[in-house]
Amino acid sequence: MSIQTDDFSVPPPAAPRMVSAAPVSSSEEAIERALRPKLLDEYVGQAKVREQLEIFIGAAKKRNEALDHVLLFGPPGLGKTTLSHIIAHELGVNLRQTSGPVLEKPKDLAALLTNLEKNDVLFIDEIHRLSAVVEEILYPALEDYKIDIMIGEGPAARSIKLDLQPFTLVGATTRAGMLTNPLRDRFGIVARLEFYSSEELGRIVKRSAGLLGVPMEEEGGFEIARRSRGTPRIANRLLRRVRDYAEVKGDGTITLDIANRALAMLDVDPQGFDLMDRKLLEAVIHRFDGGPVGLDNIAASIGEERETIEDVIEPYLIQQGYLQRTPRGRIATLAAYRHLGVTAPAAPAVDLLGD
Ligand SMILES: Nc1ncnc2c1ncn2[C@@H]1O[C@H](COP(=O)(O)OP(=O)(O)OP(=O)(O)O)[C@@H](O)[C@H]1O
Ligand SMILES: [Mg+2]
Repeated sequence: MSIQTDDFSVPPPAAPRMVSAAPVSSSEEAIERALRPKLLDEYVGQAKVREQLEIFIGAAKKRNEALDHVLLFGPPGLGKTTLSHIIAHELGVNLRQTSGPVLEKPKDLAALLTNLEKNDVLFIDEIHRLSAVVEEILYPALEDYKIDIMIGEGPAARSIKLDLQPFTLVGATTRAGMLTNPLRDRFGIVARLEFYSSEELGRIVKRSAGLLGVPMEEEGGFEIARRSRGTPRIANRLLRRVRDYAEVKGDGTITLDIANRALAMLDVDPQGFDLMDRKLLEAVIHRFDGGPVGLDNIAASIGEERETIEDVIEPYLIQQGYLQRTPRGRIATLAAYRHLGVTAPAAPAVDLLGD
C-alpha cells in the first residue's frame, strides 16, 4: 500500500493557540503522523464508529468488493484523517489523499479518479468545500464508477465517458450541514465522531508518551487528558509541551505537580478551557448580558472568525454545557457564570427560554 501526502517542510508560525484544535504547524503535522494509530484496534474510543467499520470492512474484504463510501464528520482533531488512513490500511489498498479546495477543476478530480486501482480509497478532506462543477463529476463516479468529461473546446468539444475501477470515497468534514443533499445521500456509511472522554484521552496520552519515550506518572498523564477539550490532537500537543516543562523544571518525568504547573503556565484552566474559550464566555456574559447573542456579534466582540467560533471554539463549550445554541443566539449557562466566578442574574436568560 502507498500513501500520498503533501510536503511538510514549511517552518511553524510563532505562538500558536495552545488549545486550538487545528494543527498549528507543519512540524506538528509530522509528529501527528508519527503518533497516528495505523490499525482499528489501536484507534481509541469512538466505539460505535469502530464497530460499524470493523463489520463493513470485514464484509467488503470477504467479497473482494470496494467498501461503501464513508462520510466522517465532527470537530477538528478528533481523528477523521487518522480513520481514513486506517480504513485504507485495514482494506489493504492504496490511499489517495486530496481536499475540497485543492480540486479546482473537474479535470483535477478526473485525473485522480482514473488513476485509482481496484478498491482503492480516495480521501477528500474538507469535502464541504468542493466546487459545484467538481461535485457534478463525483455523482456518477460514486454511483456507477463512471465519469463524463469534456475534452477540447468550442465546436470541437465533446464529452467522453470513462469507466473507473470500483473505489471507496472517504469524505471528511467539520460541517456535515454544509454538504449538498445529493452528495450526502451518496454515502452509505455516515459516521459522526464525538468528543473523547477523559479516560479515553488518558489512554491516548499514555500511548503517545510511550512512543515519544517520555517518563510519565499515571496522575500526570490523566491531568493532561482531563484538560484536553475532549480532543486527541490537543492531548498530544499538551503532552509535548508538558514534556518540555518537565525537562527544564523537573527531572524529565511528567508528574501531577509538573502537569499542573505546566498547564497553568500554558493558560489551560482546570476545565481545559484556554484564553479564547474564556474570552468567548466572558463576552457573552459581560457584554451581552448572558445572551441570547448572535454569532456575528460574538465574532466581532472577540476578534475571531465566525467559522472558527462555530467549528473550533463553541462545539466543546456546548457539549460541556457552558453555552447553549438557540434559534435566537448563544446563551451562557449557569455553569459558565460559575466557571468565571460571576454571580448569575436572578433570572438568567437560559431559564427563561428553557430549551
Ligand atoms: N482515536 C484515536 N486514537 C489515538 N489517537 C488519535 C485518535 N484520533 C486522533 N488521534 C490523534 O490525534 C491527531 C489528530 O487526528 P486527525 O488528524 O485524524 O484529526 P482530524 O479529525 O482529521 O482533524 P482535522 O479536522 O483538523 O483534519 C492524530 O495525529 C492522532 O495522533
Ligand atoms: Mg484531518
